[in-house]
Amino acid sequence: MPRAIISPSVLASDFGQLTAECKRMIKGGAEWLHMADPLSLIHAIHERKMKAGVAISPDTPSTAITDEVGEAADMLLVMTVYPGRGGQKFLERCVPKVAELRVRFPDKDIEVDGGVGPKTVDVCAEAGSNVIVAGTAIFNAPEPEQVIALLKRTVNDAQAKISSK
Ligand SMILES: O=C(CO)[C@H](O)[C@H](O)COP(=O)(O)O
Repeated sequence: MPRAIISPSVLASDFGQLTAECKRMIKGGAEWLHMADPLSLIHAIHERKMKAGVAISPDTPSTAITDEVGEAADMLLVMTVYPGRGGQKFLERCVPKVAELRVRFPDKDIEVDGGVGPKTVDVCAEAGSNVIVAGTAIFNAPEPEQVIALLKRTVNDAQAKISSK
């Protein structure tokens, strides 16, 4: 006999406390959580006067972000490591996805996250990423401001080159 499964829809949750809200539901007996389709979720987030980003994991193709979803989102994130912890090795094979998204969304904030620092930022910036998440490279640097300045300069130089084409 099929058993009862209750799946609270996160569309009705407090998006500012999403992790806590999910934990609350699991503690309350929910086994599944219902995630709305990305477009509905983005609209619901915007209705609550917040910005919405869409992230793709290393094994997800850029085409998973449809034109409609990409246009609606405020930011697109290409993960360059598997999400979960800092200090992982940068996965260069993810970089072409940045370039593909930059072609489709010329004015969107496109972020990279994972293993990004002075040695790996160039390829990300050249591909069109303008938002850089860097944990280890910044926090473990003796002079974080120098790393931040370098990352910023690399992105700005690459953007200037891209827009002059
Ligand atoms: O979200 C993350 C992993 O899920 C981290 O922010 C990301 O990996 C950045 O850390 P690092 O720059 O040390 O790789």
